[in-house]
Amino acid sequence: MQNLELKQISKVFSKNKVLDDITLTIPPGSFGLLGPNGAGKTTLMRILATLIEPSSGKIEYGTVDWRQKGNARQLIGYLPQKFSMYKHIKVKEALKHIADLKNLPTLTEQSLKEILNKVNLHEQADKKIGTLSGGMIRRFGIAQAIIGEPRIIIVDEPTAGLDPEERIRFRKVLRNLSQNSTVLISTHIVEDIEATCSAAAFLVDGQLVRSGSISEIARIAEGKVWELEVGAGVFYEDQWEVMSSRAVGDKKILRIFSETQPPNAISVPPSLQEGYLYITRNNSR
Ligand SMILES: Nc1ncnc2c1ncn2[C@@H]1O[C@H](COP(=O)(O)OP(=O)(O)OP(=O)(O)O)[C@@H](O)[C@H]1O
Repeated sequence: MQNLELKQISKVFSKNKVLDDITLTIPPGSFGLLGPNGAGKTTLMRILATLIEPSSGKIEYGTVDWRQKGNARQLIGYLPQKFSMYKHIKVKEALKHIADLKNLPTLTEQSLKEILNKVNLHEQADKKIGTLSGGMIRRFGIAQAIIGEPRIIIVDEPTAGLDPEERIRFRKVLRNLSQNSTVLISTHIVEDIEATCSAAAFLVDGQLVRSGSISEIARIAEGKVWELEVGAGVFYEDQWEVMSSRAVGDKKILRIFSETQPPNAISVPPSLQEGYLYITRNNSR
């Protein structure tokens, strides 16, 4: 498997630069694109899915250049943020229809079975799309994206609106798929990235702030996160920026953001959530 290479990608919408010179190597496996609303994640996903073109820059996967859209499309499966399907046809029929639309060979019963097993929808094969739950529809969305065994699977905001149980099931599907392909997941939900991805990139206001392993990204807040043990009834919120608090016996341990060491506090490694908050907080000021 190859790396997906993004070289100096910019996108301008009527003078508004929404992606600014993004250079990024996306290795095989699951890769997260993290950023607050409006960061440019969906725009980048749509460029990668060949739905829109960058204003400048290049995308390559081995010898395939994204300017040859037809070749790139053979590599890609895409689940857009707002996915909808005809309600009156059955799951199996819908997948066969989508394979036809994609000009792929007609799906055999065997390949249908394999796809539905991968997304844990085998029991719904003969159900009408309109009868599926929200979580099942999202998994159907993955099923349609993986027809033809694409090497790159692009999933925009995969778990938005899902209940916790379905979210866990969905993450598992994505993790399994990432064993044999590149799975690119965009989200502003940090837990999705922590639970699913081995590496990620962090976008803010169209700029790449950091990329690397999950712990490398979390380290963006290194030296700024502190733990302080205080009495259970003591509140420090007025004095310090308290990110979280956990009870330990009759005490509690606060996690605090601070550029300097609060008295008696010890420096601790930041979590991905704290790295994320640190960056988004600094950018919104
Ligand atoms: N077709 C378009 N025309 C003009 N501006 C656009 C277009 N698509 C996106 N934008 C702008 O680009 C910026 C980035 O939007 P984008 O949807 O890519 O961000 P995002 O990180 O996916 O955010 P969200 O999580 O809210 O979807 C926003 O300011 C948006 O208004």
